[in-house]
Amino acid sequence: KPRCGCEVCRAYLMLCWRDEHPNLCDWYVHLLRNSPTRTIRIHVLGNVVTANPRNVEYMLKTRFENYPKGKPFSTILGDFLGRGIFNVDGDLWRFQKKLASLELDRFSIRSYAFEVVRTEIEDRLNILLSSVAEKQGVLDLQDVFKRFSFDCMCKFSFGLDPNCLELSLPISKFAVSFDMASMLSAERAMTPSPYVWKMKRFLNLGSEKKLKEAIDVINILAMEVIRQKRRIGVAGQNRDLLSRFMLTVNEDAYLRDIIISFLLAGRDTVASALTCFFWLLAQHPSIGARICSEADQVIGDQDLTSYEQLDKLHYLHASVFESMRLYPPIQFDSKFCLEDDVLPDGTPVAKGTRVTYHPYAMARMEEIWGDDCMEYRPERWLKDGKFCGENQYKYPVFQGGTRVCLGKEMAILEMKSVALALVRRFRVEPLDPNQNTLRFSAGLTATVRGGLRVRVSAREK
Ligand code: HEM
Repeated sequence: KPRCGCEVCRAYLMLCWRDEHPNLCDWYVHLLRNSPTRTIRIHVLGNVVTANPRNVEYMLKTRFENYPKGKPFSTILGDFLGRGIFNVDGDLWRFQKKLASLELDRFSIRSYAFEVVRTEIEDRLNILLSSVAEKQGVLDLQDVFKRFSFDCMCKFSFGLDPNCLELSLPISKFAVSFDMASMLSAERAMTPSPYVWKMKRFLNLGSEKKLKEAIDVINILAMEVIRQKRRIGVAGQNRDLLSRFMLTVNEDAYLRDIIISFLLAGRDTVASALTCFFWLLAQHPSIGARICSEADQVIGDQDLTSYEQLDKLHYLHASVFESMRLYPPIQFDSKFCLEDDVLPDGTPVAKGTRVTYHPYAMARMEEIWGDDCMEYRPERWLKDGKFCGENQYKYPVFQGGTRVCLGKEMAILEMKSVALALVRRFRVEPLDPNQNTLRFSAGLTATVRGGLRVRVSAREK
């Protein structure tokens, strides 16, 4: 029973009861708006959820050491991610963070990432959509973006090309197993008690048996790639992340864990962000038109040739940031409190409590974004026509503070490149014009329930 027990809460409860899947995040928005501190305690579970930027800064920066990811999270993802950066705290995390930051900050990695993304768009995405557009055909845009971002992340991380966008090929075994492993690992978090999945794992039953099989396939393939790279030598020509990390890390199993974490971090997040972006553009055609006219002015009617050109497209940048404000790919994120504490808004937090910050709800708080917070309005990010960033604790879409997302630059580069290429060439219309809200499935990343079915046609010049 929700604490406030009002009509809205009753309605949400009724939908849950009837298995009609409301967006639980919208319910949190309602509960958080009704709390004067913008923090609530979920009484049954003892969890604390906050949409208060002061609390977010406190957890992610000021008292970072007191709010690690914690054991419950790392146990759930442990079999899949091992000791990869996404899944560890303390010294293991610090070591990988240092290594990854060094590599990702290099000038060469940005141009490599741009090349990977550009090739994937020109050689595959454009061709696929053009063939669909010729027949004014229909496809699931979310599925296409998942395939696209998996290809990009595999090339970027391993130098491997699974070619998932080639729809006539059976989708690679690696991609299928990866999908299966991330879905089944996320499902562990939804069992009533961890003992349930641990017992199933012990007995090798049902979903746990499938998870083990999927992880075995991933391991065989990842180890094969590592062995091949060792054989040919990694110095010089290889620019992917694995080759770079191999210059510092010797242990194969550890290398596998590091790279699998990157794949997970960078695949579904980008696909989710792009899906929501195109759904929003379909509701606001004038924004798509402005993106095109800015690009025409800045780069003419040519395709992008360097990532520096992207930096000049301020309106495009603002549109992408604004879409992730309303639909953050990671809608909420939890930490576990190590020692008893009090949050800046006065909420006491006992040792072991799960504390969740909620970017989805934060986007919907008037005191943070103004009374037009529910509107998709890229202009809020522009000052004199130039993009102007926001405080990261007000906009923790990429987390923030000490453990901020390491792939932020790559993600934005990927999103802007795809957005620009498709908006300039195609009209993308959702099949259901009355769908005035997006519904999401439960999971680690915001996946649109049932996908996003769209009709694609060529855009008139
Ligand atoms: C729109 C796309 C993306 C969004 C919204 C996003 C968001 C986030 C968030 C919220 C976290 C913190 C998760 C946590 O600690 O629980 C995170 C971590 C991370 N992200 Fe991203 N991410 C995106 C794309 C990427 C990409 C493309 C890569 C890889 C190139 C990447 C690499 C990472 C890594 C390695 C971490 C772990 C950082 C650490 O623990 O120190 N992300 N990301």
